[in-house]
Amino acid sequence: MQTRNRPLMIAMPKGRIFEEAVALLRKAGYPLPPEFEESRKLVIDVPEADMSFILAKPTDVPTYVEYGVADLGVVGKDVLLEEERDVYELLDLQISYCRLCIAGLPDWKPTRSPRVATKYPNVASAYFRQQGQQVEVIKLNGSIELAPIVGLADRIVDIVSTGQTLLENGLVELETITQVSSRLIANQVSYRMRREEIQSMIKRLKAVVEGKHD
Ligand SMILES: Nc1ncnc2c1ncn2[C@@H]1O[C@H](COP(=O)(O)OP(=O)(O)OP(=O)(O)O)[C@@H](O)[C@H]1O
Ligand SMILES: O=P(O)(O)OC[C@H]1O[C@H](OP(=O)(O)OP(=O)(O)O)[C@H](O)[C@@H]1O
Repeated sequence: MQTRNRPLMIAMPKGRIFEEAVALLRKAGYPLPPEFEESRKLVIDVPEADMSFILAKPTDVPTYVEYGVADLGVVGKDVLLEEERDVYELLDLQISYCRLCIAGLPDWKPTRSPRVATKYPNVASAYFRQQGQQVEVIKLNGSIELAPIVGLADRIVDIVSTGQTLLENGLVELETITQVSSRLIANQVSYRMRREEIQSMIKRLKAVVEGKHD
């Protein structure tokens, strides 16, 4: 069958997850060449590993996987929750740890329908709905911490890792919505058609992930 002859295609997120994910794959025994990190190419074939990689914007990884352009992908749990794509989540890779939080100015007084700025409008809306709180969600694309400082929003829903960005901008963490780490995901058809190859990859990655935390 044709699909079995082509290399496994893996969607990797450009940006901060990339280096950790590449290191993990190398530890699992996949011979990714050193040029991998240095190149500006967006499609990289690694015939020695019988794999090809596409380098996508992190939020787009589940889209490439859902549509079957990529068989597998590496993506933050935050993006999976926000995008709600039809993909299988196979393994917690235990890299790029952070958390999705609600934060704001320490002296803010509650209003009837607070404005919440975020890159995660679906997660934020679902969370506040579940809490029975009516909010107005404002979608931003970055520098979310700016919104409460300049009066665009009362609260933010954003990633916190070290807490440095909140601290430097005079904001405080109020609630954790969920812990976040990066996950291995699969296209649903690929998972059935290429089960053996994918299972072997999960096994190799799992050995590294579990070994790391023993
Ligand atoms: N400060 C952080 N520390 C650790 N992990 C983080 C942090 N910020 C984000 N992450 C994780 O890394 C993933 C990718 O973040 P990254 O900043 O590389 O991309 P992005 O948020 O889409 O940025 P951009 O829009 O600039 O491309 C996020 O989805 C999240 O899982
Ligand atoms: O708790 P910290 O360690 O300070 O990390 C948290 C910051 O990291 C991310 O921003 P990023 O650098 O991706 O920039 P962005 O504002 O463009 O999203 C996140 O959105 C926070 O702003």
